[in-house]
Amino acid sequence: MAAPDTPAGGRTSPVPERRPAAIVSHLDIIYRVVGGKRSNTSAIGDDEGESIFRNLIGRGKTVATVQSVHAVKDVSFVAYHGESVGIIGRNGSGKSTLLRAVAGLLPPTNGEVFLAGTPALLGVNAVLMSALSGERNIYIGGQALGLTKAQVKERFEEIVAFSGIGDAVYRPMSTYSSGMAARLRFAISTAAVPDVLMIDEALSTGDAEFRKRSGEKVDEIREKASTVFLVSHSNSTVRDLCDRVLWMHHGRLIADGPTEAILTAYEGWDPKKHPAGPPGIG
Ligand SMILES: Nc1ncnc2c1ncn2[C@@H]1O[C@H](COP(=O)(O)OP(=O)(O)OP(=O)(O)O)[C@@H](O)[C@H]1O
Repeated sequence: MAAPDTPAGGRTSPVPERRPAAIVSHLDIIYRVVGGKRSNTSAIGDDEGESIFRNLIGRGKTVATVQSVHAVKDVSFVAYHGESVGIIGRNGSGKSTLLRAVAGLLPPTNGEVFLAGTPALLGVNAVLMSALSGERNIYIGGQALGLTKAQVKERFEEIVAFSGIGDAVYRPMSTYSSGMAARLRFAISTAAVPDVLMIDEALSTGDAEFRKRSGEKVDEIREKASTVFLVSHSNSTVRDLCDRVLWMHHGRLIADGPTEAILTAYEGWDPKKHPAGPPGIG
């Protein structure tokens, strides 16, 4: 699916270079979860699951099953250098799964993902260690993004200043509020300019001042011809930061276009009246 030629979102943005940064082609992600136990005589015939211990079936014993969750269904799109792409949709619609797959953290069950360059995934679950201080996490996170120790040292003050957490940087992250932790994650993830920055909800906990600074940072990253993906339930954050939006519904990409057009349709949709999806879209 092609990106819009002229961004018409809630913000002005640099004209994107038309070089693909991410190509997603007929992507399916199916999670297989081992565990759901059932003291049934048969798990065969269950659409969602299949028994892995079929030999036990029929003995009236509890059996382990593999549940399948088809989280992303036949999703295709191309994102370009310099674009900032929001991913919206209701809970469980597949946004985070799509983001993680594009970041290369989840192997496609079917289809393909091509990414030009190195991704940095910044999410609420970013791997920072809560028992360690913010300082230690800056070093670990910075090096995980490809910076040398000396480069992290050089940028340390800037990262702390950007996060706004002050001296708390020397305290264990377990003592941080969720907003402080999110701000530090964002500051670490943007310390090196990644080719593709992926943000999963992390900005929603920031205050207005931090959102302004993070918006400027996102612009800076995009101007360096990187691509930003943002998963968010906050339509205002998406309006502020994105010029294009992908709308996920039940694992499918049902709309892809300029921010304002897609968000207006999303906000006007009544899921109680149209639970299968908005009429006329998809
Ligand atoms: N690790 C996992 N194992 C099994 N199923 C999963 C896993 N992660 C997500 N799912 C399932 O995949 C589907 C899509 O989840 P996903 O987290 O991608 O949705 P989302 O749109 O990001 O949701 P939310 O807005 O609530 O964060 C859901 O049905 C969810 O239960």
